[in-house]
Amino acid sequence: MAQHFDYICLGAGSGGIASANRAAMRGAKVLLIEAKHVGGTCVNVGCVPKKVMWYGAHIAEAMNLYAKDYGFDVSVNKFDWNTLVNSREAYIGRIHEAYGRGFTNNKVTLLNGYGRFVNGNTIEVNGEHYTADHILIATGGAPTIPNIPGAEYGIDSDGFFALREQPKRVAVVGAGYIAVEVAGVLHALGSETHLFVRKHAPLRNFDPMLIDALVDAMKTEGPTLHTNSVPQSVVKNADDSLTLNLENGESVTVDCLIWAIGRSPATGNIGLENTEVQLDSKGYVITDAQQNTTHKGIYCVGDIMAGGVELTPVAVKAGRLLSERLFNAMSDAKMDYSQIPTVVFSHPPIGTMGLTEPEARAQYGDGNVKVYTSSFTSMYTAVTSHRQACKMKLVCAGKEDKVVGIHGIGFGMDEILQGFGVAMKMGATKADFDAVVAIHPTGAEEFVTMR
Ligand SMILES: Cc1cc2nc3c(=O)[nH]c(=O)nc-3n(C[C@H](O)[C@H](O)[C@H](O)COP(=O)(O)OP(=O)(O)OC[C@H]3O[C@@H](n4cnc5c(N)ncnc54)[C@H](O)[C@@H]3O)c2cc1C
Ligand SMILES: NC(=O)c1ccc[n+]([C@@H]2O[C@H](COP(=O)([O-])OP(=O)(O)OC[C@H]3O[C@@H](n4cnc5c(N)ncnc54)[C@H](O)[C@@H]3O)[C@@H](O)[C@H]2O)c1
Repeated sequence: MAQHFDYICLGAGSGGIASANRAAMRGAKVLLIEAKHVGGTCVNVGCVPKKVMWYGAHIAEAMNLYAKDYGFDVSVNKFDWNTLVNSREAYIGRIHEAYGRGFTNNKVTLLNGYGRFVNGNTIEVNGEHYTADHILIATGGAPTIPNIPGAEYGIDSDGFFALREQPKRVAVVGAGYIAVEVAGVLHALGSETHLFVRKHAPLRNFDPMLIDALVDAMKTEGPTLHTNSVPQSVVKNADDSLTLNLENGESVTVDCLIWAIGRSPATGNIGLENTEVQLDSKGYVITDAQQNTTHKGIYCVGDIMAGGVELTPVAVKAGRLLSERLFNAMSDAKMDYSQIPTVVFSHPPIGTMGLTEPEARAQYGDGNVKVYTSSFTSMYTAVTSHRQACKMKLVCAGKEDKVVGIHGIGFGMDEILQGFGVAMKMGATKADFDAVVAIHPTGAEEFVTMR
């Protein structure tokens, strides 16, 4: 006999947990199925361990670049990678425990095992069948490895978090969030780090001001950026080092190679052929604006959703709104995928939301776009011999000068953006920004004093 539930969430990552808890809070009988670790990518091999490593890097930078001019005579005897990793993993352990308490309080049933659809309302786990009126697919994705000779000698972002020894020489391949963040952390912590991008710069879809400033920062602070570098093959040498050969004839020998070239959806092996759920050409689940798949009663949120945005708060919000719709009579509830603020934990950090300047010009026409910028030295580094730049930009459109894009790179930008995101989401104009009294002395005040 199959056990019956109101709602099954397949995958206990950001989207699945959020949706399961919210549904249970609304009175639904919920089963949450997880094949590996509760918390999914974000908690175990994503946002959380990444941010801990970034903070570690931050401390290293403070000591190496800035402490001396603030009067500290710092001599670091050693950096112990394993201590940082152990602290990080202990923190993740505490997050797991907190999730467990939440499931108990909300009466969510957690089941460990790999789930597969047997039909549109039945999931099989470890040979047992579980049925539900509503089923959520929230199985996320996994890192992609390129199809070139020797690619298997490299590791991916999961492998990066599994490292128990700091690599001396590292090559990171990729131009997206993960490549930039991982390369920045390794460099700051003292590894000789090379970042390989296929075109002229990393983060090519970001506003050009951000890209230029990040490339400038890499030139003065590192890691070593290799542009126009397409990987061709990887060779494992007798001493276990790896040589990465590029199509442009160059090569580099390192101790560790990290692929950060994007992620693929985890839809291949979950029995979707036994349902009417349709996938796009890349294997992502097609949904409508309310997270319904093409099979009635099956829904999808998070990284595996076609046309989605691969960020934890997006999966969380979409999952919660879906549960409000299904179990709290909020029939119109739906996720708004526009104007999502995001931060890249680079060195210095980047915050961005809305249209880039080229996007705004293409959408509104040159004559209808006004751009305000500010470029200054972060005050944190104003008294030190090593200076770090801060650059900010507001992209405004139309007669009313509505703020349609906000972009910044510099000290504190990771924390600055959220509040401005509220203003932008409310439709703030440049005049609204200017109407706010600045907070001095901060970097954030530049956004309300631009001329
Ligand atoms: C290195 C890295 C850093 C990141 N940093 C950030 C960041 O700073 N900020 C941010 O917002 N986002 C960040 N992200 C993205 C963020 O982690 C994802 O957008 C988010 O985790 C997506 O949530 P999800 O619920 O869709 O999937 P996931 O969190 O991937 O969860 C899916 C879960 O489903 C499980 N699963 C899969 N198949 C099955 C099955 N058949 N049966 C049972 N369980 C199954 C998996 O084991 C997994 O636990 C980062 C990602 C990476 C890789
Ligand atoms: N701070 C954050 O919020 C954060 C951090 C990490 C990840 N994420 C999320 O996770 C997603 C995945 O991150 P990602 O960095 O893996 O993917 P991505 O899609 O952002 O970047 C992948 C990059 O790899 C490059 N690439 C693709 N194939 C390649 C190849 N064969 N050789 C060399 N380069 C190649 C692409 O040009 C692209 O720049 C992101 O889009 C983001 O939404 C968010």
